[in-house]
Amino acid sequence: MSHSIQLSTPSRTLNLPHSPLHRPLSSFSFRQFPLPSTLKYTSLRASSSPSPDSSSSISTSSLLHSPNGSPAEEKPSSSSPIDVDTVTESELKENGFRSTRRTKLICTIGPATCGFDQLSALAEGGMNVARLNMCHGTRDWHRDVIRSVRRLNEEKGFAVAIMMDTEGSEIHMGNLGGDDASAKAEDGEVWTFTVRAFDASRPQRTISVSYDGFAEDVRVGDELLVDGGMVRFDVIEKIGPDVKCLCTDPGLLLPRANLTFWRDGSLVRERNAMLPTISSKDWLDIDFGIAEGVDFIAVSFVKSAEVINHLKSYLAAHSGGEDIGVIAKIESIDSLTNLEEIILASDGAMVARGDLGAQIPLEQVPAAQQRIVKVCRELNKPVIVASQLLESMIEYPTPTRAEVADVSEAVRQRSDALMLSGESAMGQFPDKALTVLRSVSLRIERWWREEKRYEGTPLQAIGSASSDRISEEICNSASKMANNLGVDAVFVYTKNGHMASLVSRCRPDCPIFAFTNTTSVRRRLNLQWGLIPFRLSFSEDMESNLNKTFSLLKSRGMIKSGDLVIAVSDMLQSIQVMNVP
Ligand SMILES: Nc1ncnc2c1ncn2[C@@H]1O[C@H](COP(=O)(O)OP(=O)(O)OP(=O)(O)O)[C@@H](O)[C@H]1O
Ligand SMILES: CC(=O)C(=O)O
Ligand SMILES: [K+]
Ligand SMILES: [Mg+2]
Repeated sequence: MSHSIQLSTPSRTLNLPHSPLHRPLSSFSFRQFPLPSTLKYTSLRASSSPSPDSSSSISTSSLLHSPNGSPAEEKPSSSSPIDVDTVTESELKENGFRSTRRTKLICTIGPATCGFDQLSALAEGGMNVARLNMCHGTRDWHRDVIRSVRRLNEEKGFAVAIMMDTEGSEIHMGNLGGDDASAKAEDGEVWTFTVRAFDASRPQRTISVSYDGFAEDVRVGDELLVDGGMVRFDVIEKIGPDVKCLCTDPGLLLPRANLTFWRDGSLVRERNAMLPTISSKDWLDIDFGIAEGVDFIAVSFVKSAEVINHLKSYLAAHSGGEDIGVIAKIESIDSLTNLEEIILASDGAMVARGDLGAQIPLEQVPAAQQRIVKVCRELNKPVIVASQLLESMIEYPTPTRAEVADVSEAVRQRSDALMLSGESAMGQFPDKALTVLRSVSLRIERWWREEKRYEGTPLQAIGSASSDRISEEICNSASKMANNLGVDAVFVYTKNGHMASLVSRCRPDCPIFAFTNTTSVRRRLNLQWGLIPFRLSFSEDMESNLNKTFSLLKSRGMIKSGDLVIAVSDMLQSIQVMNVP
């Protein structure tokens, strides 16, 4: 197996941006090179109308980016034999199975990354999921981003999923007005927080607040925290709708930043605690998300399982059979109290450390993160670690050592995904921040392998029906065998994705090739640890599925004769171990 990071083409040799093994941790190299056009999306075509399952008649085609080729021909349609993106394909070809990244990467899209070329650069840099924060931007703006990501997937074979993140009804600042992207509050300054809206320009040192009851709920002497303490104020005077506050900890005020107030060292929860988790604006955004076919909806400030169940039944009734995953954002005291029931009801969870750190003392956030990751693992739900992973990279091209250590810890905990927020939405170095996440993930994952620290934790049984229990045991055993035998990959054939998630849950020491027949399941699998999702039409006959897959992947150079593979499927409850013929 070669670990070379050079990709040679007849015309030139270039460094791929996905050079997992050869980038020393101490010197991040950020130069990104585009793939040569001749390597962009390649697809396999049947040479003569083959039967869907015939693997013998499949031949490799060539390259789809002929100078004046017809665009319709170039798109991997659902009728193409297999969908996989160019990045995965080159990684497997050039670096072998072991080097593929297991930890998934999410980028929040904002003004810095909303263009098609910028999104394309993120996808080539390893973005698995694009997050849209409905706190910001118009629906038209979000629609454009969603459509660009869809086009990217169609044109380049990516499976970038879309996650829509609801605004929720917590208290936050309004827009800053005018062209102000941010405002600086200095120590000792007096600022006015007001429930009044201002039409044109914002009066100096004045900030609007989203919650009408703000001026009544807050008291003189309370402490007001912006973004969980990034900026702090003391409430010194109340005048009708205006609340005068003295800045005690200076910092940057960003549009729509979250606000909390504290009294005698505790978070104040007055009437704002009664606000609904999903506001009426959120419901409209959810309808918009359904119409645009988003893959996940992340619910902000979840307090109990009830709201998740409610949303899930709403989606079942309104999304016309499209399965939309519901992600519970753990960012409040209540969500920690009801953690197990919330996660059980959801399709995944996010450790939303930004707001969480505003609700519990900062020093408790790491323990909360560890607990959330563990509970998700046990209950087989994907978990995302979010916020401030590389905060300094909003302004600077390199991360701090502490940030690299924080990212490493999240990878070491084997969380499914890491998320960028401001770094990719409005930072100056979105691609570099993504490169750091990628390099650090790869380096830590490799360290795990070199130390042979396979996941040893026994996993509790989750299913109750006997067929579910059998599937779990098959996946547990297949993963254990994969580690003990040092196989090159686990192949899982899965219609709804469940079997693939059970293999991912075991965190085996090899990549998991997840074959599924629909593009929407393929996108959803892209959030889960270690899964390399392919779309492939397969049948109930495992023998023919395997032959077909071997022949398709071999002809693309993604596997080779002799590779040792373990295969499981949700159609046939068995484990097969074989060398690629
Ligand atoms: N669609 C967007 N349009 C403009 N700015 C954006 C957009 N998305 C994110 N941003 C900017 O990026 C910053 C950080 O991103 P984001 O809002 O996702 O973080 P967050 O405040 O932690 O999320 P949440 O509001 O869910 O707690 C925001 O303060 C905002 O300035
Ligand atoms: C991501 C998010 O919502 C937070 O960290 O608060
Ligand atoms: K949000
Ligand atoms: Mg939040």
